[in-house]
Amino acid sequence: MIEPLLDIQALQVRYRTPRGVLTAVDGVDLRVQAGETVALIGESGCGKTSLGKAVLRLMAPTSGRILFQGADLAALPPRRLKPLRRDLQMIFQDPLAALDPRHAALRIVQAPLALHGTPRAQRAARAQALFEQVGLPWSLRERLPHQLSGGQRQRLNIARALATSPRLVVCDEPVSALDVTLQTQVLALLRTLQDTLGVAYLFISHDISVVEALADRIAVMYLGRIVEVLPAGQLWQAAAHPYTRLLLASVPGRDPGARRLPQQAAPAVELPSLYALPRGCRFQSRCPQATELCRREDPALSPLRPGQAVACHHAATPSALRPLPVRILTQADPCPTPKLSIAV
Ligand SMILES: Nc1ncnc2c1ncn2[C@@H]1O[C@H](COP(=O)(O)OP(=O)(O)OP(=O)(O)O)[C@@H](O)[C@H]1O
Repeated sequence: MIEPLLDIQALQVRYRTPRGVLTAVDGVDLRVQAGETVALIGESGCGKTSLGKAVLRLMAPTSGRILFQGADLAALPPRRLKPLRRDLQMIFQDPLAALDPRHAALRIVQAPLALHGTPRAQRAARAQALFEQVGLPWSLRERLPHQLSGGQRQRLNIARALATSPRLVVCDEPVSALDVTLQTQVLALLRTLQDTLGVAYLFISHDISVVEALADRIAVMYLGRIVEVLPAGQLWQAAAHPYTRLLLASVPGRDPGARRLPQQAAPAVELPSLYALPRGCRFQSRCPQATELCRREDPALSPLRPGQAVACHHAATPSALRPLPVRILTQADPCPTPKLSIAV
């Protein structure tokens, strides 16, 4: 078996907040192969960004291992992380917030080159090549971020992320702040860059329709856990977890072939609190198939068929026999990010 580029094992991220300890990522196992795109999808607040930030060691995880090119990022001290950072980059959702407002586009792209030791004489040429690669006119090089359009800013963000020729880029909702036409352009750009550079993406999104064309595999996250992993090409035919099927049912204009619940028939459901996760399967409150077993035992992420793993006690039941889960109408505990908090 080919050694994965990234091998996340039993990763846990907890935050200590004034209200208590909140579990954002709870025992996640996930692998990304070189040159692959794994999309991490799930509703707002399920822990996607916390996972992405822990992988990049923008925060220290509470426990678990993050094996990247043979090193455990979770255990490395900051000085040993620095050389690995050239291979690990991130593209953020809000391009304006991610860019230093005082620096011109050229300086922004050159900054990671300077940090990782590219000689000054080579930086301008490298930056020019990057501008060209991401489709950003060289004539914009002296513009400040606020003087660029939203699409140009995201291209600048991508150029900066790719400056050090990373092997893995965590893309955190990189197109959700853009209009649909720009989304299509930026996704096409990311795909082209991947084909050319062989970079792997861990692509975080709450929107399946954004990622399904780009991803090789899809990992579905629910309340801190991965509940299903499957090849993107099999998403609509083979999705087995009731939560994945719920996400598919909510994609406008598409229907997974299963019955779709009319909006008015869907009862409101409260999400469990991340401060006190329930015993058993954490999807049980929204799942029409939930049984005593689901209330008692937390299902492990287990292989269902080649390339697919599901954390559901009833995953082997043919999906045609299973009703779709109810839509979520309320979030009783949105767990807003408290101001005073530390990762523990
Ligand atoms: N620094 C922090 N301190 C305390 N709680 C946090 C912190 N960052 C995130 N959280 C909480 O952890 C949970 C997971 O948040 P996270 O941002 O990882 O989810 P997400 O799936 O990326 O959501 P979104 O799509 O809205 O960005 C949320 O309840 C959030 O409020």
